[in-house]
Amino acid sequence: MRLIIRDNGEAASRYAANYIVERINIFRPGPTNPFVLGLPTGSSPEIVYRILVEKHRAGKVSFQNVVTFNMDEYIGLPRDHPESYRSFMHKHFFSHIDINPDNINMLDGNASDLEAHCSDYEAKIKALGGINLFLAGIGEDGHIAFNEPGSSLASRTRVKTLTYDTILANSRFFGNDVGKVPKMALTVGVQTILDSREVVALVIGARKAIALQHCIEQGVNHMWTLSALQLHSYPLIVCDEDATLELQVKTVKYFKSIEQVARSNGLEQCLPLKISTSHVPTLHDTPPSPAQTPVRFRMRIPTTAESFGESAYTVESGCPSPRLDSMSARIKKDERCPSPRFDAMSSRLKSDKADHSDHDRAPDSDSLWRFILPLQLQDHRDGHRGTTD
Ligand SMILES: N[C@@H]1[C@@H](O)[C@H](O)[C@@H](COP(=O)(O)O)O[C@@H]1O
Repeated sequence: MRLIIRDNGEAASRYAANYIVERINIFRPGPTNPFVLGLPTGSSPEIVYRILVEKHRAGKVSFQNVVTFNMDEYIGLPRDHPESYRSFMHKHFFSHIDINPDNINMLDGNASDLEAHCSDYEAKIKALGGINLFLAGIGEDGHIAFNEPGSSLASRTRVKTLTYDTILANSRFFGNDVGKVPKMALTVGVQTILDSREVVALVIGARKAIALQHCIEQGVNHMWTLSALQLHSYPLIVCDEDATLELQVKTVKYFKSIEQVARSNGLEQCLPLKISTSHVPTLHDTPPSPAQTPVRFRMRIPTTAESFGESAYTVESGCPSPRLDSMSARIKKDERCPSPRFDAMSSRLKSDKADHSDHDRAPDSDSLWRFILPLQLQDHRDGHRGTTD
């Protein structure tokens, strides 16, 4: 799992947008070899779309040979309803870029046969060789696309009933009227997303903090479907500081340090190998020579001295791991702390009873402790290494 943390939503969105642009450009898509991009809706990706449009206008990226598949759509909402995901995508993205309209794929919540429509959607993704990169959005309850809590982690594109939490959260787009929010939706499945070669999930804002915590610090769980990303080979979560509020400080520090260490060693991003949708590499292929490999993919292995500082550790046969002597070898014999000796309770009680013989009563717990503790301390002072009973 890679977690990229930025100060605010704008910076996190910029990272995600740059990442997508870079992936498309490195792929060098063509008419017979399109880049297949999965896309979300919601308020979180709005800034990503704005930045992608800016980059397109600046000539930094073209979507001519990009095929898109959207994650989800409400059932029963008219296509041209301002809150349909189709309207959202045209308003924020498609109408501002050079994408071929035939390359836009969106689920149709008004299809006459919803189930057949979902199977066709899956078949079309497969026919194109799969999705190269799925940009994903999540809900406050940790759903990815519309895979609500309890969704099968092996699910595929299908009809889904929305939870009350999601209906309530999305009512802000429907004049805060829960009654106007559709109760059902079509969504790609968790497995559809996991089948993509890369997943980039955008998690923005404090209201997503609990979901992020479940995804990063807890186990894979169908009640937090985002957590299924733990099973993916190249999951990347890009979030803002607010979304990290429920994470442990050490978790945040660790993920930040991964990025810093990589950058200080010239590894800005550790990207998976380029995979072409028209040709899946086989063992019989001639491996590319280092000169043919794009510079960004070349990994310089940091030297031991750079990583750890030569004086701190002994290095053997080029292994950067520190050599650790056994604990017993490092502690001198006379510094070793003897284990405390515990006498049998029966023998202590006997002598305690003797001490209290003139009182003719059982010792209370206070006097027992007063008796036992000095005995142990005395053992230490004498350097006596007794055994336990
Ligand atoms: N089905 C969509 C999700 O695909 C989206 O990720 C989520 C987040 O929306 P927002 O970014 O507005 O919080 O909203 C809906 O529930």
